[in-house]
Amino acid sequence: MHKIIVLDRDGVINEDSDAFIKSAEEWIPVEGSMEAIRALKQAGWTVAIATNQSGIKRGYYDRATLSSMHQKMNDLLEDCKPDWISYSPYLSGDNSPSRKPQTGMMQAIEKALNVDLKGAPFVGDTLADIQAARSMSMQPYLVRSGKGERTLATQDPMLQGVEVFDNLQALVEYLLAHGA
Ligand SMILES: O=P(O)(O)OC[C@@H](O)[C@H]1O[C@@H](OP(=O)(O)O)[C@@H](O)[C@@H](O)[C@@H]1O
Repeated sequence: MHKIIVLDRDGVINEDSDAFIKSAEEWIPVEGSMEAIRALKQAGWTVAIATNQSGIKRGYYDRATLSSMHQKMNDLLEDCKPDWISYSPYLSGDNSPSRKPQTGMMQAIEKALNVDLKGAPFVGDTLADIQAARSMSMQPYLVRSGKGERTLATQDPMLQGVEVFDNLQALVEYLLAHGA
């Protein structure tokens, strides 16, 4: 199986905020997330990111600012950068097929990287992430970081069977230890 993983961004890679992450200055890695992505890349994994960024349509920040956040991340990751970043600038009311829980971003990742995401891990902190993963027949994982604890507290049936890890680093250690 080709080793590819899709990561949600806010709450998984970087700390999240109910006030949105509106600048590179506000973009702060979750503890261990840079090391986790580095470990995946050094183990030969393809790493893609699928992130809802409704803050753009809300006017909180623009695409150039979003790019500066990703430049900050890439500068930290050096030669272990993600292979693809897909974002959706829309609001839930826009009914865009690109916005999670819809699967447009994952389909874009499949096309861009010429991969099949079926069975691949998807790491998120919200129900929208879990639902998007299931719609793509991916293997969903929930992290407690970001909105993960809030998501767990919903006890939504969608969470049944979803493995939970404290953060991305703990999950990646598990995946790499189990030869995933
Ligand atoms: O977790 P990812 O997909 O990487 O990004 C989530 C962010 O775009 C923002 O998504 C918003 O949800 P709404 O877009 O307002 O539903 C809120 O949850 C914010 O707190 C959060 O920062």
